[in-house]
Amino acid sequence: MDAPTTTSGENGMSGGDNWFTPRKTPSDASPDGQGVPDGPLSTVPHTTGRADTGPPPHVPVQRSAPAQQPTPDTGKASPDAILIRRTMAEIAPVADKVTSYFYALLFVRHPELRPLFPAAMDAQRDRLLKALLTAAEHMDNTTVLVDYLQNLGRGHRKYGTRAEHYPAVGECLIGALSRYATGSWNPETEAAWVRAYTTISQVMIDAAATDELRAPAWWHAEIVAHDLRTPDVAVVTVRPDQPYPFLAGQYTSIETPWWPRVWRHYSFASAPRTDGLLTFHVKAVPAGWVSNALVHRARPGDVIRLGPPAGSMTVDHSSDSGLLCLGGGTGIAPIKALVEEVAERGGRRPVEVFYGARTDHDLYDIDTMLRLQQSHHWLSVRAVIDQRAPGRLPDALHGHGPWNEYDAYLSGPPGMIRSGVDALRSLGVPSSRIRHDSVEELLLVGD
Ligand SMILES: NC(=O)C1=CN([C@@H]2O[C@H](COP(=O)(O)OP(=O)(O)OC[C@H]3O[C@@H](n4cnc5c(N)ncnc54)[C@H](O)[C@@H]3O)[C@@H](O)[C@H]2O)C=CC1
Repeated sequence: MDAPTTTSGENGMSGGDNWFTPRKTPSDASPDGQGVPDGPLSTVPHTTGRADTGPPPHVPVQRSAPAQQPTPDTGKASPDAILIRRTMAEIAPVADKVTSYFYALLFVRHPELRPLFPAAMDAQRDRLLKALLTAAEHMDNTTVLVDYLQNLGRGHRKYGTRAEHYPAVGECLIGALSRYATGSWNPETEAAWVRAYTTISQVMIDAAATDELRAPAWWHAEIVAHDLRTPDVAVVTVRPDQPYPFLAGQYTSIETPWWPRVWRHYSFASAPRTDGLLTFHVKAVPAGWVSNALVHRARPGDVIRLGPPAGSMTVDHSSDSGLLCLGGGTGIAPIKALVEEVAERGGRRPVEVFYGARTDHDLYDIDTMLRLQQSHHWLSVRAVIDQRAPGRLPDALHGHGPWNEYDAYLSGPPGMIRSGVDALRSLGVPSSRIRHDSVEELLLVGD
């Protein structure tokens, strides 16, 4: 059955109630219940998804409206993808207005959803919308999109998002798009968006339902140590209230008691420990609510909340290749976790770490890294200081190597990731060997 086509209107009321009726149980599309619904969901975003998309998604969906399949083998976009991209191109110059209108619609029409979002929406108001639009735009890239959306669906459990919220979001998404994409909006375009949203929301709903059977929506964690390493960087250690399984290289989301419903991502700075403690490196950034609270206000005894672990910047243990790791600033946190994991596995692979910072003083974790180097013959740690080096961190790679047989891991500011990827590619490292969290997500986190 085709998804219903709704009428667009100046009032943004496109779409009637219940145009999607979400299923509340995991899909039977795959044995573990995490399968993709019928249809091509493709996946989009890069390697790891740092998707702290804030609020709750509410989109409904029904399995009965599969998105169109991409044209096989030709690499060409599917008809739905072409229509969706046309909408995206039209709204790009007025993205702020679309965002404001979307949330206005959502909160006016569905005031019961307002408490799921932070009191002040400034910092993250467009995260949900952005995630949905990103997913829709990449509908033809199924593998990546599914991972991204499953992660998103699991991550939204901590906001209190439920399956029945999804139709409201879908309805307001269509309402906002139809209002601002007037040049390209027509029944076919709307039908394409409905199909895309239906698929997107069903994957999220299924992932959340499956996750509910095996993990809490969030963890409470007590701060047990707070070490101010520089005036604005703290190393914070917490004890979760129940076991917290994760992999070195992953990250989680953190909410402090001072900013309810405002979550920010931080990487685990250690491999999993037998005592169950977790450590994070937090830099207080200007206007960063969560980061300033964690650095300047939090003390041992305070209790924070943690979302589920996420991210795929993990070590591939099926390979014996060396690891080339670039950590910029607090981006050294997951690199340290990766080094610890290699050590626990017996350390039979060379690991080369380049640790970049603006000044000597900003190398707040160099002592730890050098201690690790002393203990492990396979580990080499090089500090790269902006003041001394002619270039920035990625430029330091040129004087060493060759790197084409290494798996590369990059963690740090988005600009470093971008130029690091470029440098690695120019040195012959294939893209398939380069891992980092999504640059797009990095732009949304850490404050
Ligand atoms: N705290 C955590 O758990 C994690 C943080 N991050 C991200 O790492 C970043 C850390 O911020 P800061 O400590 O302030 O780092 P920063 O801005 O001081 O940069 C650290 C180093 O990265 C290099 N770098 C920076 N921009 C570059 C560019 N455009 N091109 C090439 N190299 C560049 C330079 O060597 C610089 O010294 C934040 O963006 C944060 O979101 C990433 C992963 C984990």
